[in-house]
Amino acid sequence: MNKKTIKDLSLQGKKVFCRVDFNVPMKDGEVTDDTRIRAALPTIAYLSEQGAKVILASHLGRPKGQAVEELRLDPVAKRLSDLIGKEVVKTDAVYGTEVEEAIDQLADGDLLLIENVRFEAGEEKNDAALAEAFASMADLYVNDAFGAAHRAHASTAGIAEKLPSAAGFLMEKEISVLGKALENPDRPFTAIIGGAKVKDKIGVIENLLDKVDNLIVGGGLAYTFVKAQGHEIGKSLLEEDKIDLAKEFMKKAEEKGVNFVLPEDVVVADDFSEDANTKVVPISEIPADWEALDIGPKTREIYSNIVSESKLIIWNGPMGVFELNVFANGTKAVAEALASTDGYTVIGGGDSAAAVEKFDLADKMDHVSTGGGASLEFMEGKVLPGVAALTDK
Ligand SMILES: Nc1ncnc2c1ncn2[C@@H]1O[C@H](COP(=O)(O)OP(=O)(O)O)[C@@H](O)[C@H]1O
Ligand SMILES: O=C(OP(=O)(O)O)[C@H](O)COP(=O)(O)O
Repeated sequence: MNKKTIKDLSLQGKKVFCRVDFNVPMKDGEVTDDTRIRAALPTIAYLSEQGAKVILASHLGRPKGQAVEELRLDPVAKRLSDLIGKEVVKTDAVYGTEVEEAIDQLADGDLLLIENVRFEAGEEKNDAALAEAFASMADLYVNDAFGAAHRAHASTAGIAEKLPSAAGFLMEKEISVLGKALENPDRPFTAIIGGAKVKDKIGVIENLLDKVDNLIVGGGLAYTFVKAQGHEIGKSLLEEDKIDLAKEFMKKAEEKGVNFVLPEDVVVADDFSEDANTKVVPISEIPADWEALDIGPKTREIYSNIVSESKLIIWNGPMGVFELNVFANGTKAVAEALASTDGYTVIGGGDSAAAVEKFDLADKMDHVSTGGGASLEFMEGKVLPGVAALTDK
């Protein structure tokens, strides 16, 4: 990465505005998954230990420019304080007199969390005045919010133009792991793409076709490809207007010598529910009134074997409707194959990260990205505005 990192900054006594992604799941005013908070701890602890006055900022949810009581960051401040073992001052305002006074009270090493930045309409508009308000709070800017790096917002991009700025440790790690995978992969390099919508993953599939040895497709988006192969898919997910593109991708894979892998058998159901009737059928025999909701046992084995023979595996998107236990076996088998392979495993955020958590396998992966949308855009080869805006080395 050709951007400055916090190691390049002299921090003693400086006010540092640090953008983090504390957009965490909450229920009844409690944080239910603190993965993203824990992921930012190395940066926050380092800033504090180096004697900076740390002003933390994050969004939570999508309040659309107004204060929403359930989206205040107080539970997050509390959890951060528990995890880091230090007081975290929390303001109810995003900027203005209350925040200025709180900053004036900070001693070197102290931590402050301002209110949810998306309570301000200017945040998502990357409004120059709001970016200026953020910049005026601090001497330096650090971005550790990889999960929001695909957003060009006031606290992720605008402020970076106005202060000396650098990437935090999490941002640096995410970019270097994903970047190395795409630029200089160990081979065989396998990508596993699943999830629901072809249109959301077109860019990723297209970009990966130039890089991988094996491209495994599963999940709901596989059936548009299966249809493009000439099979009937019953009531399985189909994006009719993407069939031609699916054909084009498979042709391109063949030309490039990429092994394009689709399900050979599937679990079909007569209803989208936990207690539906289900059966395993070969891919060419999906009954007209049934829907394929998971990959079958033969496919699980094929996918797992490819994983075990790969040196680098990137996974994004579940293989089936893993939220329902009867259709979770394909996703679980892939997660287990990744957990036991000697290859380097990268989980591209979102539902795949949720799945490895659900199966209690997260600590068996080499890297679980904290960004869903951000890692997808990165894998599409797009420039992330939150990274681009940082000061060059
Ligand atoms: N065969 C399938 N039919 C319908 N939905 C599926 C199928 N396989 C997976 N899904 C659904 O896809 C959803 C995830 O899709 P998507 O949002 O594209 O993935 P991600 O969040 O990983 O990017 C999950 O909720 C899952 O239930
Ligand atoms: O949770 C997030 O996105 P993700 O679920 O795609 O990783 C990020 O915090 C970005 O949030 P946003 O999609 O509301 O901009």
